[in-house]
Amino acid sequence: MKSTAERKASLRAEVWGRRRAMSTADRAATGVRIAAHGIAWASAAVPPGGTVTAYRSVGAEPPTLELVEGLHTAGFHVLLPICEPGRQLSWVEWHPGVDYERSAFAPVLEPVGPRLDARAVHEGNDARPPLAAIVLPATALDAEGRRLGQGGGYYDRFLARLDDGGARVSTAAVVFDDEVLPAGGVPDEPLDRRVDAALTPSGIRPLRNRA
Ligand SMILES: Nc1nc2c(c(=O)[nH]1)N(C=O)[C@@H](CNc1ccc(C(=O)N[C@@H](CCC(=O)O)C(=O)O)cc1)CN2
Ligand SMILES: Nc1ncnc2c1ncn2[C@@H]1O[C@H](COP(=O)(O)OP(=O)(O)OP(=O)(O)O)[C@@H](O)[C@H]1O
Repeated sequence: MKSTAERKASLRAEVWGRRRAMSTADRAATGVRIAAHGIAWASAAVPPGGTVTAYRSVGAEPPTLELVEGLHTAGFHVLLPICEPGRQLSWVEWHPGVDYERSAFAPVLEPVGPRLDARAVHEGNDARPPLAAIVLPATALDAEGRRLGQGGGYYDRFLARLDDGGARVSTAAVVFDDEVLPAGGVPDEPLDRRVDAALTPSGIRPLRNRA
């Protein structure tokens, strides 16, 4: 019997193999569609001018740069993640022309600017409303909202801190269509947080995450 960690590792390897086999042109073509569906989803989940987190895709991930730009153009405050020690995330507000630096902890690019912790993001301030929605990365999802990430547990920790603060924010994880698996297809553990929806090139798919 394989352990949960082993099952997660083999599912990650399988999905990443498929992602790397996709042509650059085919992958890039999905960016506009992911952006259109993600903006429609955020417009329903977030009040006008509200705050949403997203992330900047790298490599073979489903492309999210058009989504980040589009959310900003639609008038939302868009926050991108920074990996901090202890596998915590902090957040920097994105704006056009922002500088990026290679993360100290992961092979991703992070925007340069003042950093906000989970509490600041949850509470908001005069200039920036409290966080209302989260667009997050995933490697695979299942029909009940189980999410397989990159294995750092960064988002599980962040979502747990928001819950502890009493926040209720909508979550949509970005994957390619064939990465949404039948219920039980993603192995999970007690600390794993479920997500509300899959954001794929073909649309938003609500997931049953209150099982
Ligand atoms: N674009 C993006 N930004 C993100 C995340 C993410 O998944 N994607 N994260 C989500 O938590 C955090 C960073 N965590 C990460 C942890 C490990 C790896 C990593 O080792 N990636 C491998 C590829 C995956 C593989 O082959 O298994 C690599 O590029 O070598 C990437 C991100 C925050 N920012
Ligand atoms: N709230 C938490 N507090 C402490 N440890 C946690 C928490 N959530 C997850 N972890 C730990 O983090 C590690 C990685 O978790 P997991 O494999 O589920 O990451 P992931 O969701 O795939 O990654 P990511 O969120 O970075 O994309 C595991 O050892 C897990 O027990």
